[in-house]
Order: sequence, then structure tokens, then C-alpha cells
Amino acid sequence: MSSTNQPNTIFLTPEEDERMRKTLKIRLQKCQLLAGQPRVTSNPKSGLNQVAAASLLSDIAAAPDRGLKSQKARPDTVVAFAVGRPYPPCTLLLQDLQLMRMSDLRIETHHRGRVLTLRRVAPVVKLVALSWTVVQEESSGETERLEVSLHKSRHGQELLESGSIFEVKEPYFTLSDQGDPTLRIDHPSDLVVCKDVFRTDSPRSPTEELGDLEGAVSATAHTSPAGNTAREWKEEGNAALKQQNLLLAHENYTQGLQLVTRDGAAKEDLVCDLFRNRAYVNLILNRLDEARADALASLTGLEDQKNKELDSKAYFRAGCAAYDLGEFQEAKRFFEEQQRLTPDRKDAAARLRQTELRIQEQDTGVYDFKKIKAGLSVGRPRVDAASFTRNVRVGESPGRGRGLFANRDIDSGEIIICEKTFCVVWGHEEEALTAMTYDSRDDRIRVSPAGLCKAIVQKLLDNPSQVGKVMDLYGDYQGIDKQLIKEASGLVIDAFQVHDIVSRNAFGPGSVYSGHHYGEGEFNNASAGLWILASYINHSCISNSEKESMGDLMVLRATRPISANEEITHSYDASSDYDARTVALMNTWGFTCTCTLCIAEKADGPALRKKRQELENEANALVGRDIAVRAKRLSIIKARRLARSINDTYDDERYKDLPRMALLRIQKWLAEAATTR
Ligand SMILES: C[S@@+](CC[C@H](N)C(=O)[O-])C[C@H]1O[C@@H](n2cnc3c(N)ncnc32)[C@H](O)[C@@H]1O
Repeated sequence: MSSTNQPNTIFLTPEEDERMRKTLKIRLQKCQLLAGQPRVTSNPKSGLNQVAAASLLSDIAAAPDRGLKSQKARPDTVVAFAVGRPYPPCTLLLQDLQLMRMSDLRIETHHRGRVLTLRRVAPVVKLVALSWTVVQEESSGETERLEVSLHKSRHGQELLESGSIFEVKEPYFTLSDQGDPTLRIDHPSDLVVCKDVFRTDSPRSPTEELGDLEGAVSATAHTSPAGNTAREWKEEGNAALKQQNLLLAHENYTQGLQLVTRDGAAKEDLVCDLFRNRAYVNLILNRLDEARADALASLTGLEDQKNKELDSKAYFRAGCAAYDLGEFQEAKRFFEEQQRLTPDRKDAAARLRQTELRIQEQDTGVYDFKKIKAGLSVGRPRVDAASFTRNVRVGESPGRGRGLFANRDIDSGEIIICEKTFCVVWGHEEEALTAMTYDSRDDRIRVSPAGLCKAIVQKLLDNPSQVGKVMDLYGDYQGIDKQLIKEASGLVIDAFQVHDIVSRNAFGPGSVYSGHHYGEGEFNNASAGLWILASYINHSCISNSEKESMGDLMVLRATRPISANEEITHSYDASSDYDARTVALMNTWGFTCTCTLCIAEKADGPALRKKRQELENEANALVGRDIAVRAKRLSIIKARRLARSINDTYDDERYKDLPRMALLRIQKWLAEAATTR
């Protein structure tokens, strides 16, 4: 399997494969066996002791040893979990759910239409793929384990740690991997944090270019007493922001806005300040939809100098949000407004020039690749560029679902598309996490970029306008039917659907810096990304395009002339070994390729394929041993003989117009060797 197509590749020995399969299967079977049985009341003390011990251990395990992360992990040290029994998130409002008691819980049951109110009574144990704690029901004093899978942090904040009272919507009561009964949260929106929200946000430094705040006060207050006026909420928001507590600042501005909106206040200075300040916080939090909406809501439209300055600032924030969303025409309009209001401000002119460059890239497909490559580094793997997509459209591809088709004739070597990633997690980033999954639907073990799934869920929760394009992608599980469900506690995203979409569409971005491939040989933190348009490209072993990564920009070029309306294809697996390729395509993407090459190779039969493979292995060994330009005569004679023998395994009639894959490497070597003679 090639590392450029897949987020990561792990080869398990049959014993490792069996052990993992067995462990995960046993848990699933145990769940099935106990399904519907009443919960057994647990001893509150034992749960608390367990969490205290585990918490201490996890603290020790988390002791700073950065080297550990880059060590080559063995498969048995990689996070493994079972998938394949997806369930939808709760889509009901809290007030439409019926309160339930802990004593009503049944094992391996989704308690639809119900809600549990609980208090956290223990510290949070943070593991790689999940966090857990002990919660208590106030009325009965009963305790239970509560576990949040994968999507544990929001903006550096541990979800379980962020409050002490939780509403668990439609609780799922099951068994943990260790076989302990547990309440389990898979969808972030199923856990509603009720009190003390946003107290533990980790500090972040706001981007300076975004501008300072109106009416900033010195940082004093940390907790917001009830009964604040809207102005006090604003001041508390500003104080929280000064302390870089972004979530608290956001909450304070929101409280202020709720107050003024509830009171039906006219659009006065205070309302505008609250919106403008919240726009700033949202920009830093990457909540771009709300940042843009807030900035526009803050506009006064007044032409006196003070208000022109304030509106200029708001347009700048709206422009930045539109730019980061890739909506460059809109961003241009906002920056132009900013320039009109405050012609002397340099930032407007600079951002306008930058936006015009993006629009040019979008329209022409002409990029300064030299500059882009020169600007890449470990700290800056994301490229400031637009996507060029005009050459293609999505259409039906019979037998393969949807596919990408050329809008016009494209020459060999020409750019087909150039696409910025929707979301990428680099191997060296904190969020990177590769897990092994056992899928009970097809009994297969796969490598899953779990960190990418988590990052995508977070991005969607923060930017509802982006939900449709991700949820439209192909995945085995249909989820909650691409609906945008907004409710009091936030947007509902089906985390299982994201998982399935990622497993069929994500791939490794390859190298950002020369000579170093992220993720290669590293099991637990490979780089992986999702490119929306490129996700529509179907596979063919005799494809007409090739991908190249420049940071998070993916450049797809034609490898031969492509006619208008022809389907664009890419090779998901370029292995010359038919049998290995067929297994990989089924295992990772769930289909059998029926291209003309596969049909021919299949018709050759296993014996001939085996013979060809042996000859190819021999040729590869020679090529690997001797550098072509320095090869001795004897090596060249041997290489020619091997190439002839491989060629003899191909039937001329069957392989008319088809590539002879096993010959490609040795032929290239021979051609290189010939140039030096
Ligand atoms: C990255 S998506 C490609 C777009 C997808 N066809 C769609 O409808 O959105 C990968 C999935 O497309 C399908 N696919 C891709 N190439 C195929 C092929 N050559 N034959 C059959 N199915 C294919 C498989 O279901 C695979 O899991």
C-alpha cells in the first residue's frame, strides 16, 4: 500500500491481527449478551478509588517526554477500538426529553427520548482516545462511570473538566474496553455541560493584527456574578480576553448580547461593541461563520469619524472570516469597504492585494509554486492559496457512485485541480492520532486517522456552513441524513458518519519538506487530510492523473491528454502485484476494481501471476542493489534478460494497449543505464 494514498499503513502479523480481533470481538459479544439487563448498583467508593488511581497513573504517563511520541510504536501500543455499530446522535431539544433515573439504566441500551442529569464527583482521567470520570445522581447518591470517546477537547479545553453538572442526552449505557459498565458519549452534542462552563480554557495568544478591543478594562474579574448588566458582561468579556481565556470571553459577550436582545434594546453602541468584540474572539477560535455574522451585525453605518473607524474594524474582521472560509470575492468586498471607510489604514490595502491574488489563482490556476514551496516549514505546513476547480465537475460514474469529470480537454502535464485541504492533521501536531479499528460490519481491521476525525468534527461544530460539503461525501453509514440540526446546545454532528467518510476519503498528504515523509514508519501519529473535491475521484489502475502535495495544497496533474467529459481517475494503490492491490482496494475502500488491466491480470490466473511476481522481485532486487548509471555490464545483461523473461509472461493480444506493470521499474533502470553508455 502506498503511503501517499493512505493515511498510514500497518502490517500486523497473523498473531497480532488475531489477538486484536479477539479482544475487540469479546467486548462486543459481552455487550450483546448483557443487552437490556438492569444496571447493577456500583459501590461509590470503588469507582472513586479507581478514578483516583487511574488519574495518578495517567499523570505519570503524561509526564513530559516529547521523544516518546515520535518513537516507532508497536501495533500493540497503538490505540485500538471497535467500530461498526454506529448510532445516531440525539436530535431532540433538552426540553423535549424525559428525565430518567440512574436506576432505569439498562446495559447496552440507547435510552431514546430520555435525559440524565449528573454531577461529576471525581477528577477526569485523560487517555489517548477517551476521557472518563465518575458521576453521581444527586437524588439517589448513586455513582457511575462516564466516558467520552475521541472528541474530548474543544479549543484545548477538556469537555468533562469544563463543568461539574452534565445533562446526558439519550444516554448510551454499555461496557468499557475493560468490561466495566459505563455511560458512553460518542457524539459531542449528546453531552450538555450545564454549569461552570469555560473555566479551564488553556491560554492562547490572540493574533495581534485583528485589532484591539473597544472599552477594554484591566483584567480583574474571573467569575461572573449573576445579575450583571450588559455593560458589565462586556467588561468581563474584555477582561477574560486580556487573560486569553477565549471561551470565557465568548460566553461573557454572549451573555451581554442575550441581555440586550431580550430587553429589545435598539442597536446602540453597546450592542455593536459586544458583536464586534465577539467577532474578534470567534476569529481566533476559528468560528468563522459566527465571526462574519457578528462583524456584520456590529456595523453602525454612521459616517462620523469614530463610527467609521469602528465599522472599518468590523469590515476587517468580516473580511478575515470570509478569507479563511475561502470566500474570496466576499472577502474582497469587505476589505474594499474597510478601505473606503479608512483609506489610510495599511492593513486594508495589504489584505486586498492578498485577496486579489487568491481570486487570480482561483480563476486561472496559475500559482507561484516556487514561492509556495519555499514558504513551507514544520511550523508552517499550511499554504496561503486558493483552490482552482474550474476544469472539473462532479457527475455520475456508473458502477462507482459519483466521480469527477473534465469540463474541457486537458493536456498531459496540465493542472486538473489544485485544492486546499478542508482539514489536515500533520504527524508532528498534538492532535495527530492514528488508531486501529476493528469493524464488525465486515470483520476487518483498518488503520484510522482518529485525530483527523476529531479535528473535522470540531471544525464542523464551529462552522455549520461547512457541514453539507463534508456530509455529502461517500461513506458506508448514512448518519442523520445530512441535516443541519441547530438547537439550544449547538449543532448536531454524527461522529460515526464523519468516521466512515474519513475512512473512505482521507489520505496522507505526503511530504511537506524534502526528504521527509510524515508518518512513514510511525504508527500512532501519521499525517492525514481530507480534500473535498479530490474525494470524488474514483480509482483506476490505469489512471489519467497524479497527485502532488505542497503542504496542504494538493496539485492534481494529467498524466496523459484527457478529453472533455472524460472521467478523471487516480490510482488509490499503485502496486504492480494484482493480488495485493485487490486485497488493499477491498480492505480500505470496499470495492473490486474492474478496469481493463485488472480484467487482464485476473485472466492470467494465479500461477502465471506468481511466476511474474517472482521475476519482478528478482528484478527489483537487482535495481535496488546496483545504481543504474554506475551499473556493470554483467548487471545490465542480467537486467535485460530479466526484463525479457517478465515480458514473456504477458500475452500480446491480452495486453494490447495495457501497461505491463511488472516491467515498469526495470525498464526505467535500463533506460537510465543506457544514457551513460
Ligand atoms: C473517494 S470515494 C470516490 C467517490 C465516490 N465514488 C462517491 O460516490 O462519492 C471512494 C469510493 O468510491 C468508490 N469507488 C472508487 N473507485 C471505484 C472503482 N474503480 N470501482 C468501484 N467503486 C469505486 C468506492 O466505493 C470507494 O470507497
